[in-house]
Amino acid sequence: MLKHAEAKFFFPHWRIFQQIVSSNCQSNGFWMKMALLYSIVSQAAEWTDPLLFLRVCAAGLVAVVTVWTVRLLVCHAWYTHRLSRFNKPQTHSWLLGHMGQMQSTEEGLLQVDDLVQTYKHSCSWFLGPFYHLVRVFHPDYVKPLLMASANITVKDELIYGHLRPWLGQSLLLSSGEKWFRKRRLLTPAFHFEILKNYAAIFNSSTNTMHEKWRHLAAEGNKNLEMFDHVTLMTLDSLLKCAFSHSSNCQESTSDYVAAIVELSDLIIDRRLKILHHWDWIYWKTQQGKQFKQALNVVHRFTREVVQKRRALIDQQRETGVQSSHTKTPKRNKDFVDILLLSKDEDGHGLTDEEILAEANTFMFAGHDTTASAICWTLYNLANHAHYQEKCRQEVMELMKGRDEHEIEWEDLSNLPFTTMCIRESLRLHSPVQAVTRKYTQDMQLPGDLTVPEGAICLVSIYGTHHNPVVWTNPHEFNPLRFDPTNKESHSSHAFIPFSSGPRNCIGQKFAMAELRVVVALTLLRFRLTLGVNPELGSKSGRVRRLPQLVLRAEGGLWLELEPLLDE
Ligand code: HEM
Repeated sequence: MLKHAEAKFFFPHWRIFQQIVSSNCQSNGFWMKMALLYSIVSQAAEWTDPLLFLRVCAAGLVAVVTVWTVRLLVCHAWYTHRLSRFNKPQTHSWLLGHMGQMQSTEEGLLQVDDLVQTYKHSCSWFLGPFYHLVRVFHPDYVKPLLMASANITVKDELIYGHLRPWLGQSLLLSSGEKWFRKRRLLTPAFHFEILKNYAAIFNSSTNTMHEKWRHLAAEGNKNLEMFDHVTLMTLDSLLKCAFSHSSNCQESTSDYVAAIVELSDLIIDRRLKILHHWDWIYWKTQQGKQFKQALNVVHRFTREVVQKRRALIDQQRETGVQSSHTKTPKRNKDFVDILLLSKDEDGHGLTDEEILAEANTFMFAGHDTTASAICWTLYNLANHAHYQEKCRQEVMELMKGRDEHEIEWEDLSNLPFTTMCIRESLRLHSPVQAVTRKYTQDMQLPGDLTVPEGAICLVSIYGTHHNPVVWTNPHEFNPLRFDPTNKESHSSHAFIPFSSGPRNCIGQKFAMAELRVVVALTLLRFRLTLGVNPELGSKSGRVRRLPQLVLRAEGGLWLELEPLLDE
């Protein structure tokens, strides 16, 4: 029963609330809540009995927490029920589930191996009452999820949310109609007619890296950590392809490149600290402030490039002058040019903000992934000398009779064995370990299993690539699996380093071209053997893998490089 004073307090507000609800205005729920809150607070300010005020506040708080908790538990029970047909690995508690069991370490990957061994295709997980996951690691189960229409597919915020301040509403993070439009406008930027112009850039960035390696070797420094060198090289290439910008970042420090590397590190750090998941906490921390600073550097750089280029294109359009009349050498179209010129059927192009988001995504999605793929391919070839030699013979054969060692676009299809080794490396050491999705409707999987709407689907690329039901001896590096004459047939979704379906990697042809150029030139000029991690002090064939945003190696990936010829 409400006491008189409480009734006196609630009644007028209930009336105000009813008035708002019954009014004909188009006010939405948010404004109704605001109006109600305002009237309550203004009334409370006139309140004479502070004790009663506190009691009401406490009662309100308890009510909110109770409603929230009940909702959470009901939700938890609903998902637990809907997912009950999936196998569920042992949990520590009925409420916390598998919280704390996922690890971004070598042990975490071994744990996935165990799950795959035990459950063969899928299992369900939950992280407290908050997140319910279906983990999928068999091609037949992966296929319906990745091939689902983009209309019903959503990227979940748990995994992708932290990238939003950096990448905005870009192709990687958007959904529905917005995604369709962007994908349509961006696809021409990855057409082979555009990509083939980038082959010369891949060659020149690789040459710069090799020049550095030769100098280091001459100084007796042949044992090198690959990720440091290769990441700078992929960033160098991307800057030239995206913005026609020569940063010289391989030779001297570049603020922009340093900021990109810092942002990638800070995102990994944020993922690991649960309290940092809330924006309002994160932006107050030291790391949050560092993130904002690095973000300013990156956004300022991209914005300047986009604005200057738009001004140039507008000016050329007005005067009708193309480079034929000017003395400046003709420049190939880069990524920003193509985005600035792309138009919808109704003649609308992308705004500067949209181009900014896509250019940032191009840099983010293209540098770490490709660097990881290159490093692990070189590592696998260092670990398997006979395959390394076979690739080298193939490249030498291709270069026979040429004065210059340059891999041209047309050469890429003439490196079949090297390509097999790259593909096998992408299987064994896939740069991206998993992708996650949510669906706006229930999804049907084989075996009469249903993934309920809103559950997170974690499609394990690592698990699928290491599934013994799908691949014989999955942990062995065997490029012959990808020999076209190999009779062992695999499902279309057994090999998915670039994901698959409508939301697959738009940059995969770009990446495969760069990989072939870098690997071929490296084998032509250097003999690779396993290096020594100075912290561990001994050569070891087995490094500890480190699954972060992309697959890395704990303490780095060390190789010894013996220069082969003096050019
Ligand atoms: C070996 C190198 C690469 C690997 C392994 C790789 C892998 C992937 C994967 C697994 C996805 C799906 C992500 C998801 O669904 O959440 C993806 C998406 C994407 N990748 Fe790549 N990627 C590579 C290189 C590149 C490059 C070089 C670029 C651009 C220059 C690029 C741009 C993108 C973009 C824009 C998307 C989002 C596509 C969409 O949602 O429509 N990637 N990539």
